[in-house]
Amino acid sequence: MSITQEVITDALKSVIDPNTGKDLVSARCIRNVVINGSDVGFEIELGYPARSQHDLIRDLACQALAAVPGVGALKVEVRSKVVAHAVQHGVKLLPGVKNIIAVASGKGGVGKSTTAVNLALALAAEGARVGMLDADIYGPSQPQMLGIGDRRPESLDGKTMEPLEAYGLQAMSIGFLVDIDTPMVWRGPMATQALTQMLKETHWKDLDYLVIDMPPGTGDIQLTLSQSVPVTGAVIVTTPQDIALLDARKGLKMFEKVGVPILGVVENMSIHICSKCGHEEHIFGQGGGETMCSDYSIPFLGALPLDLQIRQEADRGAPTVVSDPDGRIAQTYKSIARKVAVSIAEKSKDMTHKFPNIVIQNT
Ligand SMILES: Nc1ncnc2c1ncn2[C@@H]1O[C@H](COP(=O)(O)OP(=O)(O)OP(=O)(O)O)[C@@H](O)[C@H]1O
Repeated sequence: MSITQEVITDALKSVIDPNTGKDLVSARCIRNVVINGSDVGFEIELGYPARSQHDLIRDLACQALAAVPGVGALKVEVRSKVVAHAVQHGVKLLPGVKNIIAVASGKGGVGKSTTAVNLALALAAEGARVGMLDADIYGPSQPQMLGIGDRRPESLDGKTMEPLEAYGLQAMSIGFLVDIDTPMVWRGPMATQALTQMLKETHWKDLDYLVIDMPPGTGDIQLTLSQSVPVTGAVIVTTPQDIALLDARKGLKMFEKVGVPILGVVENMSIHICSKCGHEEHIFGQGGGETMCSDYSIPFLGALPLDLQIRQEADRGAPTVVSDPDGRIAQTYKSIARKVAVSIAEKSKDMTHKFPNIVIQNT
């Protein structure tokens, strides 16, 4: 049988990307097919970062083609290309930032900042260019979690601030700009202004994703932020107990109201496993996050245990995804990150930059 593009396409239709559940052909991932006699070469372009999955996807494609009679040598490359996706109507994207992910929680203290930083690091570990913006006025914890609490951002051009670098992330925090000893009543009104300033006046460099650690709650500040920041999608963090879930539902409704898609829910402190005897206990209840997701038809992204390692590593400035990158907990964060990125990749693309400039010439 002579090898044609059609033969290749037919074989690749049977290859299902385990992350999207779609085949490589209908997902339009195949690029630059070269057929030279019986030898075949092509590229697989994924719309989300997945360095840890490249070998697996390449192997699946090679297996499918090796089964085609007459196919000789194979040269298959897998790469990822993240593009900008649409945000709320009427809000403009930021220069240097393709997609913004807001990490929010209805209630304080559920582990939103810990989840946000590990999510950002997991996206970076999968090969994306990622920024971390700490907008949590009530307790800016990213400087400490990223081990950069003693550093201050500089300005090279007198107009913009350079983000600080930590573990490959570009980071900016409200903790650098607002004295955290300032009373809350002042910090509230300052928050929106400070966030806008941090967003627009930070020299973000070619980011695929900017993860924003939002202030907890669903009050006026949060509402203003979710309306004015160009958000691609929101991740809601909750613990499984009823009171946290109730607040998480409020958070969900707030984003829906302003037209920000919910990328899914992360259930934190889901289960406690005794480090001495291995006994499993659902301290904060069981299954609440999943029930909430099925009630609202939104994705359940994953569950993290209540684990001493997560707290200790975040508190000492080296979150689990960098401290123990191959461990079980880091794998869970990476799986959540891939789901978030896949969900963004499936959203409609940002078209605001695609329209040509219209020049009217007077003749
Ligand atoms: N899964 C977990 N297991 C153990 N400790 C955790 C876990 N998640 C978070 N923590 C710890 O709980 C504390 C609160 O977490 P974090 O600061 O992330 O919460 P938050 O929701 O952002 O809080 P706030 O509302 O105050 O901003 C931190 O000390 C953190 O290390």
